[in-house]
Amino acid sequence: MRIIIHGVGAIGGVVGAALAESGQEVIGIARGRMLEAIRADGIRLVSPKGRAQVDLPCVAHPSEITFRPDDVVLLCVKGQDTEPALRDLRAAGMTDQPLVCLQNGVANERAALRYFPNVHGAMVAMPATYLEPGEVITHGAPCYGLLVLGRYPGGTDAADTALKETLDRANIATILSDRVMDSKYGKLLMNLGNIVDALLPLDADRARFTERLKDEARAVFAAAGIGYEDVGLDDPQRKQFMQITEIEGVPRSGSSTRQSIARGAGSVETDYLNGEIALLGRLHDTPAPLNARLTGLSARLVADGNGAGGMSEAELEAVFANG
Ligand SMILES: NC(=O)C1=CN([C@@H]2O[C@H](COP(=O)(O)OP(=O)(O)OC[C@H]3O[C@@H](n4cnc5c(N)ncnc54)[C@H](OP(=O)(O)O)[C@@H]3O)[C@@H](O)[C@H]2O)C=CC1
Ligand SMILES: CC(C)(CO)C(=O)C(=O)O
Repeated sequence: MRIIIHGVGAIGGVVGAALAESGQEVIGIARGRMLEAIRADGIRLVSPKGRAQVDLPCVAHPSEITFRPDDVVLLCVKGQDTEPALRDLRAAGMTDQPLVCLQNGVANERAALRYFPNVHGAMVAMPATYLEPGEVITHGAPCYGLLVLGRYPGGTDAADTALKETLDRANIATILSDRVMDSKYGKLLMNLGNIVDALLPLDADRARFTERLKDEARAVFAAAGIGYEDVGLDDPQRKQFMQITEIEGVPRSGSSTRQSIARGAGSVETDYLNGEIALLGRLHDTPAPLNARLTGLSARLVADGNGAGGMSEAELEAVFANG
């Protein structure tokens, strides 16, 4: 098996570095300053286990890869970058190799099925950070992260089993599930707080806002007949394999959405997180005004360019109250 990581950022970087460190053949598709840094010095993986400088072969575009039948592609870009990534992979010659969405949100797998027949999903529990080119951090221990993996829309197959063994060897605990999307809908509930985390100062009380977003989402899921599984911090499997663990001198940097703002990435994933709830609400006659409002707020946060954490709790409370 050869693993191709499309999108070497926080998740792709940790997974790619861990796989390469374990001796697995892996190629990253990276861009910008991350690509330059990795080509110059490799990628630095910082974790509760320590620091490792890892050689990670990378290309700038899928067209530089001659695809092989034994390739497995891990899609690790943000949801708003999925469609162009899929189109590039197909144009580069990828056909029926397994494509695994290591992404939050629930829209990527369906989008991928338009291009490829062999689509898999993964629920990703990995507290990963990418702020500096050439360095990725995971605060996960004893394993770097925990994945729940399965075929989309359901079931598991030999590719999942082989990938699980490969990831387990790389210290990324992997659980197979016939109903992987239940885990991903459960994770989506958690990610409704990503934009709250990006808007408020680091010491603000996020929970009271996030709970209201989740309440709306649960009502929407009920109306849509969508099942979901708790994948939160109290999940016993999660406790066993991966807990958020301090690294001396390396603070956690907030959600992946906050990191996008901090890096000036130019876009955020909110339309595929809170926006998914707004969309489902509209489809199933169960309005989700708070989640819908936050998609608009996230667009303004990116457009204003003022950085993360600039909104007070009172200001956000007013948005929740009045729109
Ligand atoms: N970070 C975390 O802790 C967690 C994240 N997730 C999910 O994992 C997924 C990935 O998130 P994360 O790793 O944080 O995101 P990042 O933004 O850190 O990484 C994505 C990387 O992909 C690059 N990229 C995007 N499009 C292309 C392209 N066409 N060609 C080459 N490179 C490309 C981006 O480049 P550029 O920077 O230039 O945009 C970026 O470096 C998301 O769905 C996220 O929600 C899930 C669990 C935890
Ligand atoms: C749950 C959380 C916030 C963990 O980092 C995450 O999935 C993300 O940052 O996108």
